[in-house]
Amino acid sequence: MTDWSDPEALDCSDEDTFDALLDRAETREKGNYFEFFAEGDELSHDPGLRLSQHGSEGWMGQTLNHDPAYWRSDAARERGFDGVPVHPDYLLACVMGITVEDLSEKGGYFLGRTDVEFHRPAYPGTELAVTSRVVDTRTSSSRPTYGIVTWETEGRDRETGDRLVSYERTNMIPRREPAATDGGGSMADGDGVDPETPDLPETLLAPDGARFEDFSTALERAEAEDAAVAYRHERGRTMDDQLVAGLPLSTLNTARQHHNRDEMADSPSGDIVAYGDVTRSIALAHARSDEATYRERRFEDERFHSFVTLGDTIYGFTRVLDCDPDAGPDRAGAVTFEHVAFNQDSTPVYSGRRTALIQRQQ
Ligand SMILES: CC(C)(COP(=O)(O)OP(=O)(O)OC[C@H]1O[C@@H](n2cnc3c(N)ncnc32)[C@H](O)[C@@H]1OP(=O)(O)O)[C@@H](O)C(=O)NCCC(=O)NCCSC(=O)C[C@](C)(O)C(=O)O
Repeated sequence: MTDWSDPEALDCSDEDTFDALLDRAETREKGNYFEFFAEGDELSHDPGLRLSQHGSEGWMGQTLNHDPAYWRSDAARERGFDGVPVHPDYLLACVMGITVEDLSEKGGYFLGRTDVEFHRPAYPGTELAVTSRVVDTRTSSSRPTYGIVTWETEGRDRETGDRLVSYERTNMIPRREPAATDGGGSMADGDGVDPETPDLPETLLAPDGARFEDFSTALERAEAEDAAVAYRHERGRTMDDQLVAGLPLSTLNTARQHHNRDEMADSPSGDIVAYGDVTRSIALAHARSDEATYRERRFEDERFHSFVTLGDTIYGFTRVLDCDPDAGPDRAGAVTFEHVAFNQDSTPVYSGRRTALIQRQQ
């Protein structure tokens, strides 16, 4: 009788024999299909991650986030932090990265996120505890092989229990069994989906500077002239391997979309795509390079309109929606922006509403 535990029993010398062997072997699956999720379910995510200065600097350097308060202790102290905090984009991406194995590793695309709130700054060395609750599941009416799931997620400091960031996100999630729908429509092939076109006036103004007063003066001017405050940012960043695969992996994001070209070849995008948080962080970095940010506060209605693949270049466009002089400390006022990330073909790939505290003139 053949001894199947004998290491020699596995013949790797013949490709066809090995291929036939693979066909017979069961695949130990990772991640969860749509059917796994039920409204009200709570999940505590096991992967652990300690926020690090190295990770934060790696994220910021690659995405062009150069705000000195996240790099230098004198600038951090001057801005009222207890030390050099990790960057909020890195914090958010890490909290979401940890959830991927349980929530979205099966391969559905990240469609949008809202109610993103930063509750307190996070510092290197913080170990994260991340939990999620299923708030909604529904069948996709246009795509029978997918469902749409929304979760509420909270990232806390594992030691103190302090809430650091919370948000609600929505993904397409593959179904184990296709639903009986009309099956109409096909997934976008990367040509892009037009987001709602903002009804903007003919004249677009840019603020004269980077301070709160520059934004509020520009808004007042725009109102008087029937114009809008909306402008482009000059920098662009081309998506390379480090951005598309390296950064999500550094946040423990196991979504195949970002690092498995073999699997993604047959997917709607046809290739690996950038982690939504990387795309967004680049566009926000472009915007922040034209403003004197004091603190990030919250994001609403974030949407990912179209795929970003290797070689695409991400640019930024910003519209100023509101200025509130009373919403911050003496030295800053709150500005609400709408940011759009777009690619080299001017196709919008991300949009989101952001409220940040912007420093006043000194
Ligand atoms: C996915 C694509 C192909 C669908 O393109 P489409 O033309 O099929 O789009 P659609 O028809 O507008 O939307 C499909 C369905 O989604 C719904 N929907 C749409 N948006 C929302 C939203 N915000 N909230 C709630 N529902 C939404 C929408 O209502 C519709 O429902 P229906 O099938 O019943 O008619 C297209 O939208 C696209 O290319 N988007 C970009 C996706 C992307 O690249 N995301 C970031 C990268 S993936 C990622 O980061 C992964 C991550 C973070 O690691 C990880 O989750 O694990």
